[in-house]
Amino acid sequence: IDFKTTMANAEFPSIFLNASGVNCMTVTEMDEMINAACTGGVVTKSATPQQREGNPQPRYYQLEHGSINSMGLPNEGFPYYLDYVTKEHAKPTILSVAGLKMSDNIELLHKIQASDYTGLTELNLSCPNVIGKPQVAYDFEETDALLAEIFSFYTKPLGVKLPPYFDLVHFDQMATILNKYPLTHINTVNSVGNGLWIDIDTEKVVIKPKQGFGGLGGTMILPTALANVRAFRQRLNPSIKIIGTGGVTSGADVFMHLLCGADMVSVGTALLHEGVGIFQRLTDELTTIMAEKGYTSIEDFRGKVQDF
Ligand SMILES: C=Cc1c(C(=O)O)[nH]c(=O)[nH]c1=O
Repeated sequence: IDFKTTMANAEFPSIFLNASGVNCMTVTEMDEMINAACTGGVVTKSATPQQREGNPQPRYYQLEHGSINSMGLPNEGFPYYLDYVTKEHAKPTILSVAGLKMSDNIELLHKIQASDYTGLTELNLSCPNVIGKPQVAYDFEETDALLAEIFSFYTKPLGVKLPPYFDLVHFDQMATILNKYPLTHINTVNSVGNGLWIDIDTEKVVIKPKQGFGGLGGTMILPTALANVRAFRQRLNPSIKIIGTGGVTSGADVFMHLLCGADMVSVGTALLHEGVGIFQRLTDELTTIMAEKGYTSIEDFRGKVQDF
């Protein structure tokens, strides 16, 4: 079965990507993603203007049904990732960027616009772990103003990374804003912000930054991820594609994201846990499900989840 898909000017040989932040910090990790079987390409760690160490460790913890992280945007800095994505690769790249303030975002996109990079860029509006900074995407006016300014000069393929929303009116409000702009895609969901976990032996929280508050990922956020994919698919212009992220550990999970309307699917927590071999497993499991159901193409069922 052919899992290739196209977004903007990029042909992805598979629907699978890494979730930004996982297996994409260095050239070695990004090359590993591109060279792995059944991957569509690679999404870079969100880049800030300068290199960042990130938050103090421990800043990531594997839970029984997922993960909690407060990495604090560690990354090699924007030039490092722009240099990587501007080079030739066997599969497409998505350059993720995350300014720490509005002017950073504008500056980074001006630099990409002026660069030789012609691939996709993803503006991360949803990092929950920059201490003292709210998630831009939870401020509708700021998001609208930012996108308006960006699209006054930016002409290359651009998508946005969104946090989960939990209110149907918020889906309406955000979709209304996003539909005003020529976005190539949205990537939903980022981690579920500011969860908390405790080790009852020590009676301490399990990560050091932010008094233990961190973004949740993995199996436990799958229902939230599915809801966000479906809600935005129902509301966004068909021209805006959707990368479904959140809670994927099996072919069945991928199948549900696709039923909700995802065009591509990215994997974070489970990728960190299992390594890049997960993409062959997800491909095999999805292929088995499709064969059992007599589907020969993802188009046979994409976005066709039925109401009860
Ligand atoms: C880019 C920062 C992010 C981080 C982080 O670097 O703390 N963690 C997430 O779960 N999502 C993010 O978007």
